[in-house]
Amino acid sequence: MTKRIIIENGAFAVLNAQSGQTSIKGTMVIENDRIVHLGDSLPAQFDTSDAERINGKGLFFLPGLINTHGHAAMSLLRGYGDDMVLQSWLQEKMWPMEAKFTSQDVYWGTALSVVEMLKGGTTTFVDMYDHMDEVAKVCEQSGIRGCLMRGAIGLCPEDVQDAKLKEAVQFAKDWNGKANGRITTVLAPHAPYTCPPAFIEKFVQAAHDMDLPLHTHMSETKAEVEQNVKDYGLRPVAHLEKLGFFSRPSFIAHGVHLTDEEIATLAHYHVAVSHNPGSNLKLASGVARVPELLRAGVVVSLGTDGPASNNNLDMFEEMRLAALIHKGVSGDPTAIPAAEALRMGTVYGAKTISLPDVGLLEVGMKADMVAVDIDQAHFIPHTDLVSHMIYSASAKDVKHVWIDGEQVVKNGECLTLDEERIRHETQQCFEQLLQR
Ligand SMILES: N[C@@H](CCSC[C@H]1O[C@@H](n2cnc3c(=O)[nH]cnc32)[C@H](O)[C@@H]1O)C(=O)O
Ligand SMILES: [Zn+2]
Repeated sequence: MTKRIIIENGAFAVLNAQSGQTSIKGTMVIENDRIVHLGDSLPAQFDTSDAERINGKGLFFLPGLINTHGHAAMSLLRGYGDDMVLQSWLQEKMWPMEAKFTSQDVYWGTALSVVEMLKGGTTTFVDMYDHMDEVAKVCEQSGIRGCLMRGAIGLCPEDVQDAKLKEAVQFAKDWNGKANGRITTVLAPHAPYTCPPAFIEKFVQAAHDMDLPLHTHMSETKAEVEQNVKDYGLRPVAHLEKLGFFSRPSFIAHGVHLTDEEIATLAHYHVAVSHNPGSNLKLASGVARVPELLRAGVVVSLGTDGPASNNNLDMFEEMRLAALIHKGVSGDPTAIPAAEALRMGTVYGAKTISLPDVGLLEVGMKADMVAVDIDQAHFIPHTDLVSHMIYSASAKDVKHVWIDGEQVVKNGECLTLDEERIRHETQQCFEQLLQR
């Protein structure tokens, strides 16, 4: 039987319109997991008798937000090491604690993050971590869409490296296409500074063999770039190019320190960049050259990075930061306009992780959608609603969320996960970690 949802009197974000118009008022029809109509009125062809009817008055509908880089289970370490530079933050604070994480820790930490993301309008997230079977289970249970990978740090003996690669390959095989197609998998050596070249090459080979994309952290800090030159005689982009990394569909996190030539190389290989403005500011890594990347034709999307370097998973905040900091740095108020920031948080995210049918509210697309409550003081008057989403909104304004046409958040409550239990369990996990 066809499950039908009809939303009337709503305002909908349209991010691809030739006219430049960014929102329309009208009616949307969803059948099962897809959008089948978006227009002024309800055409007679749709049987309304058994449809769920939603009054869209006071709501603004956006494509679900897509978080293209993170480590969800790091919510367990939120606030555990702040105000530090990347290398000491990782080596002194994060890695010693992460080494003690059990599968249970990763399960509860990820669930906590997924509750936060869903309630904040994120319908798809990218996750690079270990104990990834637990992350996949959270995707199955919560209804979220996940692009998942077992990240691997190669600062260890070769047999341990090989075991990590094997685990990454096994995970990617086991879970690709699972959770009704909501899970896709990727291979991910953690970064050029944590993975010896031969280890990265093994990942590249495996990605070829399995026809999978690649993801990694790249050019996040100036120190990383300088160290790469010292160690390998090349900056990270040329280094990864030489190792064949860009011969696969790939996307990198950060890309803060890039030359014009490196930007051209990324454009040439269609390498997408996950821009993480909140994390980059907090770790004082620098400001990525996003306007230049976009001008060069690089797909730039947005990520929060892990909740220990942000310290929340609010994609509205990332969109706002992206829209603001590049104006500040360039002295050009047109650098990243509101609609472009919203595209970075939605359709460019879908392009980054090669999901052709999410990221836009259009007929034929998956019904991954967020309804924002616009009857609030900070959204009045209803002038330009897309502008309001970037400059005035936050995660707390999200009222309803659907993924694949299934409602996962209703009136601000997550329907699929038990938030109260998850908050309790995660607090327990953290306290036990301190004692192990
Ligand atoms: N524990 C695994 C690697 C997991 S990948 C995820 C890793 O990325 C780390 N991480 C989180 N945020 C950042 C960042 O901004 N830059 C670099 N690494 C990060 C995080 O601490 C975690 O260790 C192993 O030993 O092979
Ligand atoms: Zn990261």
